[in-house]
Amino acid sequence: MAEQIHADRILILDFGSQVTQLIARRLRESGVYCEIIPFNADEARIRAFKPKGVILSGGPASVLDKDAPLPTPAVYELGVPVFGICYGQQAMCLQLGGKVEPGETREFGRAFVDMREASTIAQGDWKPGERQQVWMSHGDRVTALPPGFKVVGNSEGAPYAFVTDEKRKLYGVQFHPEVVHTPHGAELYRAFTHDICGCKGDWTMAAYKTQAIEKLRQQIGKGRVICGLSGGVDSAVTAVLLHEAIGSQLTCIFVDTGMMRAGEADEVVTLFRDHYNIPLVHVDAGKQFLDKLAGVTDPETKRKTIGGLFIDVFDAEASKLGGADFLAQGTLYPDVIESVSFTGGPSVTIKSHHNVGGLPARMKLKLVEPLRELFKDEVRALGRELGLPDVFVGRHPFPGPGLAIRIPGDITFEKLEILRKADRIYLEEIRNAGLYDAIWQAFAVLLPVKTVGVMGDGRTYDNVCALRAVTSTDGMTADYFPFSHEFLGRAATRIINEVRGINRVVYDITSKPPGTIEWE
Ligand SMILES: Nc1ncnc2c1ncn2[C@@H]1O[C@H](COP(=O)(O)OP(=O)(O)OP(=O)(O)O)[C@@H](O)[C@H]1O
Ligand SMILES: O=c1[nH]c(=O)c2[nH+]cn([C@@H]3O[C@H](COP(=O)(O)O)[C@@H](O)[C@H]3O)c2[nH]1
Ligand SMILES: NC(=O)CC[C@H](N)C(=O)O
Ligand SMILES: [Mg+2]
Repeated sequence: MAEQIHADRILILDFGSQVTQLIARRLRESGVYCEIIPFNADEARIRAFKPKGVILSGGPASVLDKDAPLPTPAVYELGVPVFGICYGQQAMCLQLGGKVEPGETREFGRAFVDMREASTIAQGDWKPGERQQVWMSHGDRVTALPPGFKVVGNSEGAPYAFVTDEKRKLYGVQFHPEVVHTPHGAELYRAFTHDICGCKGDWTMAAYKTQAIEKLRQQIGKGRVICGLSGGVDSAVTAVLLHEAIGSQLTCIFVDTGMMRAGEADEVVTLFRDHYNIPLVHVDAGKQFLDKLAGVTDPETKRKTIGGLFIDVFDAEASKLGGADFLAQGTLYPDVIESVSFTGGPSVTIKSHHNVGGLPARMKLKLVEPLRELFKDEVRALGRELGLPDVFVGRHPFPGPGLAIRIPGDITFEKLEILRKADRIYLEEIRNAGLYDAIWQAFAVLLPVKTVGVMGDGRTYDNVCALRAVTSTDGMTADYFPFSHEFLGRAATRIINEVRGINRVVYDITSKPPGTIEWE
């Protein structure tokens, strides 16, 4: 557990909700330090953390299941306030003597809570008489309250949508105040942490930086570290943070996987060498990656194969350098939550990010991942704190598996070349239109679908190219970018005219969820 640099600490027990980390974000945005640990942490671990308050997250399980995940009942006896969210509320009510039953109708998405009674946690927009939009995602619901509790608000599907025990400082909501679709949800967390738990709200990115550097020094000691540097903002911030922490014990390694975008390898290496005096090894592993991926079509197999290849390359480079003890990666929280549950709790796998679920068990190097609990926008703020130039901080994300997950089906050099050309034109058009910074991420996808066209009076039978561009703040949710028709027409025409092998272009207007940003 982290050195206790900061006194005002809130503990979040994770029951595996896809949005648990958003609770942490809402807290951090209001200047409160917090950590997320698995729901089954024992009393000693919870006490050692010295929390000023505990939050129980939502989760996919049902408290009615045999073996349902439940926190140690000691959390209600610590003498600090507890706030249960959705599953957390159900668990709290059940453990303290209330009742939970499957609802007749499940509530997903937008709902409205009518506030009925006053509570210290429900101020401002949550005062009695207010009607608040909230976001629900539950099947079960509380049907009888534990002794000492009262209802302060209800919705159509949840008569106990908002309950409190003012005396014991226990609070529970059936909805999710941490998501943006509960527009005034953050106020509830703020009231909980600041007014009820007494946090001052003085935790900042500058504080995080100091703490992260200190933690890195403790973890690494005199060890040697290699850092996978991709040119993306995460690994650039990781490298610079490490350099501040351990100086010359660090070497960076850029792996050209052969699945990079046009011109990318040179650009990254030049950019980094121009700005930093940190040793950087450039490995050309294109052939190794392509050979191993030949014939691989399943997205998860692709990801795991690539994860394994990265480690092979890192291991080989480490030996060339005379050995290394640690591998540093710019792994972020969104990379983690969709691969395995954060800190080992019970959530489901969506895709194995190459640097997390894709890592092979045989790894020799120990991992150093200082950004593992941060979201992208927080990493960008940390980058600015570290003085990174805008060319790094503002770069669109590019996934480690690269173009491999933008070519559904098997990958060949020819397909990669076609995609590189299309992608370059698309991004060029985006830059020319002055839209690069307004978009979170944009790329082209080469579809394994052939369609008939007519060009120069001749018949063509070529592939379809899909264009994707999204807005987002953290990659967890995203919406498609509303390009003008004129822009889309121009980009499509250029791609079809200039790239042999593509005769049709489509624009992807799927949001996340239900889609993901990448196609595989
Ligand atoms: N080509 C590469 N060479 C070396 N390491 C890589 C490469 N691609 C990815 N990695 C490692 O995997 C980590 C995760 O990749 P990811 O794409 O999520 O982050 P990033 O590239 O640093 O930032 P961004 O998300 O902005 O692209 C990187 O931080 C880096 O450590
Ligand atoms: O380094 C990475 N390794 C991966 O395996 C990987 N998969 C997706 N991504 C990036 O993560 C963000 C969310 O992507 P998805 O909506 O497709 O899950 C988007 O920014 C994706 O580009 C990856 N990054
Ligand atoms: N989002 C949640 O926490 C859901 C809790 C529980 N799985 C239910 O369906 O009621
Ligand atoms: Mg990247």
